Amino acid sequence: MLSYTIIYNPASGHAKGPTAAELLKAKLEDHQRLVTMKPTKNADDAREFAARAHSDIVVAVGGDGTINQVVAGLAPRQQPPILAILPKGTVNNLARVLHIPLLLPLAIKNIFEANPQPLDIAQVNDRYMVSTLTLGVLANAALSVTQKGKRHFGPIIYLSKGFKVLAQHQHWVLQLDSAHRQWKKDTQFLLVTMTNSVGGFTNAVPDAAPDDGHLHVFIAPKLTWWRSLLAIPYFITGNFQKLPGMTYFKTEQLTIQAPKTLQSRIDGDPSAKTPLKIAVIADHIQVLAPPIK
Ligand SMILES: Nc1ncnc2c1ncn2[C@@H]1O[C@H](COP(=O)(O)OP(=O)(O)OP(=O)(O)O)[C@@H](O)[C@H]1O
Repeated sequence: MLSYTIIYNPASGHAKGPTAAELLKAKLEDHQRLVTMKPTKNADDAREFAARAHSDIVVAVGGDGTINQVVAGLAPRQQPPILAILPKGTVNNLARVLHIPLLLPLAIKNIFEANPQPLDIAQVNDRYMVSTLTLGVLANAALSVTQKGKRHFGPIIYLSKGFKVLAQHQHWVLQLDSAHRQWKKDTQFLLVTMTNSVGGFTNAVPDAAPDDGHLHVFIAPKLTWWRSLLAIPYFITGNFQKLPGMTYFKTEQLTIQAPKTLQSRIDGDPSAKTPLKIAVIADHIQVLAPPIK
């Protein structure tokens, strides 16, 4: 009999996680599956629950922050249970990337019918990342986005906050080292993404796939207010790489040295201190999702 641990965050998105989790439980039990319910009470609970789950499948009910924590619990395990996602966050970046339906009945159907697909994750110092790491003004913008703001405006709030902080013209010298190259850049922001989507904009990196084994790294040029406005269409149409002055490369591992005062975020949460050592972990986590093309 297949067993499931349902980890749900009552604080995610529009607080619909508990209802969704109960509905999934009822459907699974109708089909004679064994279910354990694990509501989070504190910010770190999801990681602990995933680290100790004894089921075949661990379902993360929530948004990218909850998925990040569930993955952080699964990743250190030798043979982790399969990950499933019931998107109940605000932006649901990873669910969009994986074409997991956002509508509840279809998302539940996906959990019953989808086959496991490999999902790249990355280790960042002692943390894990499933979607995006930002450093510099993008991280500052993300830090200034409140849950309320995300709920009201959706992904567009990141653009609006982003342009506000770009206008402050803060910049930092970063040093990046991969296995083959070194970069030293004076930049306003750095973005590392595992997938083709950033903050819910799903065509931000057209040639990236969630199982391609790469980190996709963008080092932005210093942008004036006027040039940052010109950057909007590049970002929305998936031509971010072609923005004049943008450095883009793919790598499997990267070390970033940055000033200690610099803000960074991993999957939306305040992140580890620099230097950041990032390495892709491929073929370890499997997720129930439509086949990745
Ligand atoms: N019981 C809880 N009460 C308050 N906060 C919690 C609780 N459980 C988890 N959290 C915190 O809530 C944060 C936000 O959750 P999550 O990312 O799932 O939702 P979201 O921000 O609405 O969605 P998205 O990231 O997709 O926009 C998590 O990073 C986690 O630290």
